[in-house]
Amino acid sequence: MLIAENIIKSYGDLQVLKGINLHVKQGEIVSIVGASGAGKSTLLHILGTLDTPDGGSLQIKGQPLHRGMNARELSRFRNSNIGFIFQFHNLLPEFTALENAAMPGFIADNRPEEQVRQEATALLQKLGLGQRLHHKPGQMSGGEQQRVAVARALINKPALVFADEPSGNLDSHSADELHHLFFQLREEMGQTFVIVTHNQQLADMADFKYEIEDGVIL
Ligand SMILES: Nc1ncnc2c1ncn2[C@@H]1O[C@H](COP(=O)(O)OP(=O)(O)OP(=O)(O)O)[C@@H](O)[C@H]1O
Repeated sequence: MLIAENIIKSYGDLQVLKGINLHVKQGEIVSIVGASGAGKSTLLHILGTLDTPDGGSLQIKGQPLHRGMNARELSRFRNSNIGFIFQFHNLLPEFTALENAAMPGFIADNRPEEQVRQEATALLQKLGLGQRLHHKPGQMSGGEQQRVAVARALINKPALVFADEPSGNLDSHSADELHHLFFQLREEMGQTFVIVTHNQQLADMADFKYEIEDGVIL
């Protein structure tokens, strides 16, 4: 599903990633841990094609990425194959839960809007938000907002979901619920998850836990 080899990245004189190798198979849930500043978010952004490495290679679903693909092709690939969940969910405040969750489906523009709306409704119901479809983010709790962000990440049925501190902003009960949700979604929809987290419990629940230290995976 994902093969990253010898990924290198520097910011000025600071060499953050010094040759990262990572293989993730379809349906795996993988966690990435490491000290603050170790380069976890940098790596996740490169794996998610949001940022480019200085060196190394990345393949997702057999497709070599970064080299030889222009920004438009890359963004099309990303939109149909990859979902993102961030610590700060970045929901659009003036749109409802349903509209926020449906947005990447509207952007993909590969099926009728009404179908996207129905898919978003079904996903939000699955995530326990059937009574919150028409609420705006400001009218929902942090845990509810994060579940809307999960629905938004899944609306285009991406094979691969990247999560950066997905529960970093949640109380422990909502965090537990979210973590179990990832495993439930993997069972039901077969998604692959790569999760950066400081949450030890989540890191340990993963099929594989990788630790970044001094720019490499231990
Ligand atoms: N755009 C940038 N320009 C310059 N330096 C950067 C940039 N982004 C990250 N860095 C630096 O690269 C290093 C790795 O940052 P990164 O955000 O990947 O760490 P992290 O492991 O995710 O940390 P945390 O757990 O605190 O989120 C840090 O020293 C950071 O200051």
